[in-house]
Amino acid sequence: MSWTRKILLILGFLSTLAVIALIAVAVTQNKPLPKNIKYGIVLDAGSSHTNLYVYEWPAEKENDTGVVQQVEVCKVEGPGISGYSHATEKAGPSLAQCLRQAEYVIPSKQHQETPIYLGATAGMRLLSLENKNAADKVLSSVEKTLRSAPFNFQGARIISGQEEGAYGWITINYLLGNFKQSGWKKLLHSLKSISETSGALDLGGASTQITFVPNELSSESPENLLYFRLYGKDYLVYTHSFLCYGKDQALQQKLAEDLQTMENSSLLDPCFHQGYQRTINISDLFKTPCTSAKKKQFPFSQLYVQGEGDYQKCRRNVQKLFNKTNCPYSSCSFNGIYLPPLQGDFGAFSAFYFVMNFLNLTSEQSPAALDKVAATVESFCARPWHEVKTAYHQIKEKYLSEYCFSGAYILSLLENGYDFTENNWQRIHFLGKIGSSDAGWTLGYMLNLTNMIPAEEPAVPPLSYGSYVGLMVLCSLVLASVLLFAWLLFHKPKCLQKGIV
Ligand SMILES: Nc1ccn([C@@H]2O[C@H](COP(=O)(O)OP(=O)(O)OP(=O)(O)O)[C@@H](O)[C@H]2O)c(=O)n1
Ligand SMILES: [Ca+2]
Repeated sequence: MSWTRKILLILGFLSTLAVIALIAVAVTQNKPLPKNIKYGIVLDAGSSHTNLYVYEWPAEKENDTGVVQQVEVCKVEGPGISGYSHATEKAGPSLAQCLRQAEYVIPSKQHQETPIYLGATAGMRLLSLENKNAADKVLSSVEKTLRSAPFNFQGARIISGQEEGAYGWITINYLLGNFKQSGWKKLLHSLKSISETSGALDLGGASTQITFVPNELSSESPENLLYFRLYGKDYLVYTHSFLCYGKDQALQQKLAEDLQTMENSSLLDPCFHQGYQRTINISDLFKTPCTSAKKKQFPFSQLYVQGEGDYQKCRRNVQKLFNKTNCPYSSCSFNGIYLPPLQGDFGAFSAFYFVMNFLNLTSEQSPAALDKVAATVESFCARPWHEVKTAYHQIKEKYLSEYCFSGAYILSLLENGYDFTENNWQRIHFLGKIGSSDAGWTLGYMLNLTNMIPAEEPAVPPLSYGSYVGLMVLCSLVLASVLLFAWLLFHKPKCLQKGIV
């Protein structure tokens, strides 16, 4: 064997070894470490009920967008915490069962490091207007229970309507991946300045929020504008929360209004099904700050509601809740509140979704046109109560009896209140969940309080793990083939000599 042959043989052997080593190193060294999961808990203390959410995310990806997801939701039994105003010490203990559920879902060794937050919304805003002392006591009771749980207590407070709107907007845009800008989207964005976020519409029991990025900047009503810098981009967001315009308080307002012109205690109500009856204590109706201005002396103490099932009448009735007479700005929603022209797509969740979903009007593939939505609500309202009750016996009577009113109210709020028309109606997407997470303000609240949304875009490695390994293998194969070819060229084995020469 000649010395050149020997060298080439050794070289060939060494390069094969090098290729194997390179691949082995690429695969083992760069293999993602076993997932280190972190958890967070948020309690949404709404006016009608409390929900506990458990979120999880991989620790090493904390600042990426779209990595936090909901892994558990627990519905607290009984009323919302504001419903404990007469037994404030019972508000905290009502949460115990859901806290135990969270202890079960989250591994015990991580309990201590898991942050837990409680945010109360419009029910508690109303209670604190009506009886500040009772509201404080409810919050103390809740705090005491949360502190006694094995988690890292981070606060229990009433969030403002502005926060509720803003965090709902952050949640849905985070979950829809609208803050993440891939290469081509970035390019598109720099070419034309398009708003790539989705607006948020939230309908609760006691308040409703509208939040979106308007087309033009206007400083007409600074209290409705919020500024955010998220992932390296600036957002100027319009938001407004209408206290007393959640669906339960809106119904109270409507009934209080109806009472003004009544001569006896019996009310024929077009917003309830024919054959439906409900008795309401007049003193309860006027307890809330949403109706207290309409309080007066009535010659009866109870109101007997009888359903009439007439959508058109109900719509006219409900429409009166939206005062469109004076607007001190260039444009308004209602009650003299500034609203810039609507812009882009909207995600509508909570009661917007519950009601539309019940009426089978949430299909994303073929979103129903406005006239079809109105026709569906109209024919639902026209069905007699006994028929509705048998057809949907599995649905709670409190919910079922109010879907006719709620359908009319939602249409009135969106059409009369916010000026949605048949042209932009289909830009509203009714969503319950996005992936595994419920649409609502809680996720955005936690992302903000745990500083999980960076102001600047985090530096990302230019290649993903998969592409890196692929490239490594490709380079190694090319290197090996070049060496093999060189060896064949110099070595010229007998069998190939004829072919090459
Ligand atoms: N399947 C469901 C669930 C709830 N509801 C009703 O929808 C309304 C709003 O519920 P939710 O969004 O949970 O309101 P809260 O968060 O409790 O109220 P707020 O945000 O105003 O504090 C309530 O009247 C509730 O009775 C419904 O009709 N159908
Ligand atoms: Ca709510």
